[in-house]
Formats: sequence, structure tokens, C-alpha cells
Amino acid sequence: MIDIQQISKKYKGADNFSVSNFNLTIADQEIFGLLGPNGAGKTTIISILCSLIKPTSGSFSIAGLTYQKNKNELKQLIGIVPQEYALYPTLTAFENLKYFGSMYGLNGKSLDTKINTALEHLGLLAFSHKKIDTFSGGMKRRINLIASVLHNPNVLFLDEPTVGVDIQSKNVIIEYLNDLNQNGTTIIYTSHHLNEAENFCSRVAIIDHGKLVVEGKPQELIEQHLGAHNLEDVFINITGKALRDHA
Ligand SMILES: Nc1ncnc2c1ncn2[C@@H]1O[C@H](COP(=O)(O)OP(=O)(O)OP(=O)(O)O)[C@@H](O)[C@H]1O
Repeated sequence: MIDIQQISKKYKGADNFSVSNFNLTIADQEIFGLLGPNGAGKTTIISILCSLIKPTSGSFSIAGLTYQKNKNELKQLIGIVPQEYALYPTLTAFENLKYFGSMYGLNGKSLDTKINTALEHLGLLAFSHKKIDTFSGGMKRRINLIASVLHNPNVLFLDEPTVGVDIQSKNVIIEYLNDLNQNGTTIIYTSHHLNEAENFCSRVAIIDHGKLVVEGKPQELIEQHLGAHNLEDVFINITGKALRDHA
């Protein structure tokens, strides 16, 4: 279980809080969607839960472990798929994955088998010895995903894993995530694809201006909002139509 208690975050030098008094509980084996307009605070929340940045106040635990007391156990427990590609462009797909596996203490034949199985599952086995800088965006996203799950994390965090990919890559990624979830992995992901989130997530939270506005099962939220036919209607209903440009 992931338990988030009263988390707030104000970046150094910022005038306002990016996340304010955020509370949320996510059960084991959920597929949970963090949704919200640009700048709502989704990446900030994911970065805090992955211990990449510290909250200004508040706390969280994952499976009872906290960053303060169980830093190394937490690192083994979670996988992170960042928004940006975290790959070495001049190394091959296989070399990249060997490197990421070794960072979690994996090596030898068992790591090679794991890499090849995942590459096959995600339709990339034929490209395993090609350099990453020859890959399309959709192929890089799939390699990024494999790199984050080689150590079999219990909880997988993904920041917009299907952004900028074609429908074929998107379907393969979602199918792979569903398989991981069936095998016990809890998934927390951010997305701007509301149709995808409606079908994929067991529960979603809509965040705006750093605050949790609503959370629940997609179907329940649709039923609760008068005139809403889908999650996009609920989202617009809650967050409005105004643009969220800021610099
Ligand atoms: N390093 C930083 N320093 C100062 N402010 C930041 C920093 N990172 C993010 N912010 C601000 O915090 C707020 C929340 O940003 P965040 O990236 O968490 O939103 P988001 O919901 O992930 O947005 P998007 O959908 O555009 O990715 C924004 O106002 C953003 O400008």
C-alpha cells in the first residue's frame, strides 16, 4: 500500500506551492492514474514518491517503508519510468539494458534471458543490437520501460509513458503494463490521454493547482458528474476550459 500524508512541495525560489496538503492511499495491485492539466503537480508528486525530490512537508510510505528509514529497500521495491528518455544513445538496446540491470545487482545469463524475454514481449528483439539513436520515439519508450522493470519492482511509477508514441506502440505498452499488473505489480501513472486512463485505470485522481480535487473509479466519477459521458467530460467539468500556460 502507498500512503501519502499531507504532502506539500514548494520549489526553491518559487512563489507558490506546486503541491499542497496532498493525501492519498493506493492499494496493492491497483492501476492508479494521476490526471491533471499542465502544471497541476503530477510529476512533482511522482518525483516525491520515487524519492527523487524531497517534500517541503508531509510524509509517505510504500509497503510500510519510508525514505528516511529504508532508502535502499525502497529503491529495490520501486521502478521508475521517467518522462524523458534515460538511455545512452550510442549504446545498443541490449547494452543499455545490461547496464540498467547491473545497477540493480543483476548480471549473467539470468539477466540476458530477462532482457530478451522483455524485448520479445515488446516487439523489439530484432533490434536488440541496434544503437538507441537509430530508434523511433515509440521504440525508445519501450526500452525505457524494460529498463525500469528488470529488477521486478512491486510498484512501478510511470510519467506519461505513452506520450508521443503511435497507436501500435501505445497498445503494446498498455498490454505489457496490464500483464505486469496481473502478475502483482502496482502501477501509478500520469497521462493526458483521458480515454486511455478511463480504460486502463482501476482508480484515478484529478489534481489541479497542486491539490487533489476528486478521486475514484473512472465509471463512478462519470456517473457522479451530471451530463458526463466519459472521463474527459469529468475532467473539463472539474478543471475548466482555460489554458494553463505559464513560464
Ligand atoms: N524544478 C522546479 N522549480 C520550480 N518550479 C517547478 C519545478 N518543477 C516544476 N515546477 C512548477 O511546479 C508546478 C507543477 O509542475 P509539475 O511538473 O509537477 O506539473 P505536471 O502536472 O506534471 O505538468 P505537465 O502535465 O505539464 O507535465 C508547475 O507550476 C511548475 O512550473
